[in-house]
Amino acid sequence: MKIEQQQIPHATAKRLPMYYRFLENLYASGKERVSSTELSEAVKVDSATIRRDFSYFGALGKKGYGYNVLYLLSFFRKALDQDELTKVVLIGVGNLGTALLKYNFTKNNNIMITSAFDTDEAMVGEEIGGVEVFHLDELKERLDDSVSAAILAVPVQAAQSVADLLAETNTRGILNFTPERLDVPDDMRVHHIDLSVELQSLIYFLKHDHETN
Ligand SMILES: NC(=O)c1ccc[n+]([C@@H]2O[C@H](COP(=O)([O-])OP(=O)(O)OC[C@H]3O[C@@H](n4cnc5c(N)ncnc54)[C@H](O)[C@@H]3O)[C@@H](O)[C@H]2O)c1
Repeated sequence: MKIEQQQIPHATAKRLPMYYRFLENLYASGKERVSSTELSEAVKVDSATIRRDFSYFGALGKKGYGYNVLYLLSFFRKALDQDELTKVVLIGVGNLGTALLKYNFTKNNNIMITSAFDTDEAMVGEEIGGVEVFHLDELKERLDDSVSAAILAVPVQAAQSVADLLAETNTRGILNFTPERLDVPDDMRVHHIDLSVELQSLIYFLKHDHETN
């Protein structure tokens, strides 16, 4: 069955990596099937949402049986392109960048930071988490078609100029950790990660849960 990514709602697509990781763990522990209730408890998503999400993959769990773990994994692997290695680069090897390089998606065999860039000469030539740091001046020549996205961890003042530089490469995706709202061409996609927004939202829900309990 061919999976049309366009037909998967954005909210569903965002949950896929979480489902995938949990199912991989289940499979590794020898479990062959799983119910939506079990999944729901593990990933903290209500079971009706899980059933709806899975229905986009033509995976309709059987009553009293649940879902076949291997079957789901094979669908998700295709949807997430887990069969292919996704290469990303990191720009800005400071506090955050260094932590990301050391982490380097070790729990996910299919995503890898392959090179890093910084303007600080002292960083150039260093190897962190097995990844070499190059000067930003080399970005254009070192970014080939195989690189899917760039992680941006530079100071806010440098963010737009680095995004402009990236727009001139083949890379069409930026995972932006800086607070800067980036201006990019229409064919580029920016995902913004703002820890304070996430934390504020958590605190809002904690307060809200408390009020309703
Ligand atoms: N540290 C955190 O926990 C954290 C959390 C969330 C977001 N952020 C954001 O991430 C960004 C980085 O934070 P940090 O704490 O790692 O900062 P940092 O100052 O420790 O590191 C920034 C790095 O970027 C490099 N740099 C500067 N200009 C550059 C350019 N034009 N091209 C390439 N590299 C350049 C610097 O040499 C330095 O190594 C900031 O925008 C910050 O707001 C940081």
